[in-house]
Amino acid sequence: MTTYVLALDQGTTSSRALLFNRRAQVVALEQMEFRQYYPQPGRVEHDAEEIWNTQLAVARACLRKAGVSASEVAAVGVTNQRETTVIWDRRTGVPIAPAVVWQDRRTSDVCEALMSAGEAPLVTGKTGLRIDPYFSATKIAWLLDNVPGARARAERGELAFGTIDTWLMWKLTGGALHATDVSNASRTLLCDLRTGQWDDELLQLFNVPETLLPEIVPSSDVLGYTDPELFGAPIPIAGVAGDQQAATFGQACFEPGCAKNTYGTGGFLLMNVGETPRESLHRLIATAGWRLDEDPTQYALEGSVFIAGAVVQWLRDGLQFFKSAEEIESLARSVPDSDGVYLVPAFVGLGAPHWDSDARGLIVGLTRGTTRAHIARAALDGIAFQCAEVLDAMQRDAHTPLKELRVDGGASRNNLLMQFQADISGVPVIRPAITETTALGAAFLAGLATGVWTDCSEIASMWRVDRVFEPAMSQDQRDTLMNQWTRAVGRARKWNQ
Ligand SMILES: Nc1ncnc2c1ncn2[C@@H]1O[C@H](COP(=O)(O)OP(=O)(O)O)[C@@H](O)[C@H]1O
Ligand SMILES: O=P(O)(O)OC[C@H](O)CO
Repeated sequence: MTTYVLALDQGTTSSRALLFNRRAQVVALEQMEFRQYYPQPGRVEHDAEEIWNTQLAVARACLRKAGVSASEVAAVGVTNQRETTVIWDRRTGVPIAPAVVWQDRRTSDVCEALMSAGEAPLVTGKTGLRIDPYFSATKIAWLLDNVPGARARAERGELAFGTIDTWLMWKLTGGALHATDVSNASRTLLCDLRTGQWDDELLQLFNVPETLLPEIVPSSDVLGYTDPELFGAPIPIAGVAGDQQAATFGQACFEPGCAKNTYGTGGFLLMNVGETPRESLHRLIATAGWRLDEDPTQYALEGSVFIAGAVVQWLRDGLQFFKSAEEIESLARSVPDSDGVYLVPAFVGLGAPHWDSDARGLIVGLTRGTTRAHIARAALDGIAFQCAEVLDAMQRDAHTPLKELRVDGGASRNNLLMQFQADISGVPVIRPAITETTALGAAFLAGLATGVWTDCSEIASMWRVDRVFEPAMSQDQRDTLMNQWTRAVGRARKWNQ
């Protein structure tokens, strides 16, 4: 009997399910977009029930499409948009409020106050992160303080907190499992990066009761079983990791120095740094990568860019420039360059390396001759410029130039963008045959724990190149363009103050 692994990839804009065979080939893929809520400027919410319903629907559809029954599935791997915060009632399983999404800036003021109070060294020292609304801790406290009665219910142990991995595993097991893995826990601001445990001092600082918290578990291990009602038979849940860490795993970045960049809603560059966390000296963050069962945790340095593919979505849905995201490539190619137009997509502030919650988006350099094509081209360039800034910081932290950058995610299918990324950062960009590396990483984690694959070297041997984009731009031109980009970013900064 053939054995399959089912990956559930719960992203910011869509829920996906992918079924892989033993050769790590995609047998079936199902995807559903779900609603984004923008109730006020700077706020982004999801309906956690809709997340679960779409995730379950695509998982079932995926098995149906492949004609595979639950008993043929060796394991389920879960991977998720990180930091997004859900709080629910432990008894009914009903969320107390909409999920506060990672992009949401509602806790900027709280973060500013903690920074002014001089808490940054303590927090960064323990967590490897920065005090920023991006991470979960201030979102949890906001929900407890703004949903009537929530804090008292939390103190009484009636409520549960989870990032999306935790929420999905709770639902998949019919409420039997309240757990999160080290990679997701390391994004909350509540977890000590070195011990991989919740930290009392941080819980106190962010005013989060311990009763809310899930157990921290390895990323690859049999953690529980799906409710038999869901798929017709129980399936072991054996892999779980935040989507960017899962993508790093799926890209087989097992050696220190190996890096990947994922172009999804945001852009996330992670570099494996081995078994000891490395503090960034250039405004990146330190994060847990994964932990395989009893093995030591692997760590990474990360540069998080908040808006990447989302700017393409904005041109598509907001400005109605085109009907599908792919069309941006031909529109942008219809002009030789952006003709001096720069688009800084700071729609929700700027992440690494600027960390400016008050930055807002801008388009600058417009002239009477500017066309939609120039703006489309500037949007793609803007994605690459942001990633180049992060790549530069990463190389400084690593004290060595990167040999190559492995890429994946929806927007990595855009050849124009990938070539410009190689040109502007001076590093070869390598796109693998499977760009669904997030789901693949979750499948690998789950398959390793259940004997589908033996070890990381077997996984590394299955990684295949689709296309290499070699840098083809002079250093002079690179410097000129980066300088102009830096000027444009300067104008977008602190706009909301
Ligand atoms: N050919 C393309 N060129 C540029 N952007 C694209 C292209 N195809 C998809 N995208 C963008 O990629 C994103 C979707 O990628 P995906 O990896 O599915 O994201 P997520 O996991 O964040 O939901 C969307 O923001 C979309 O606009
Ligand atoms: O859903 P994605 O792919 O945009 O990833 C979101 C990140 O996990 C946020 O930290």
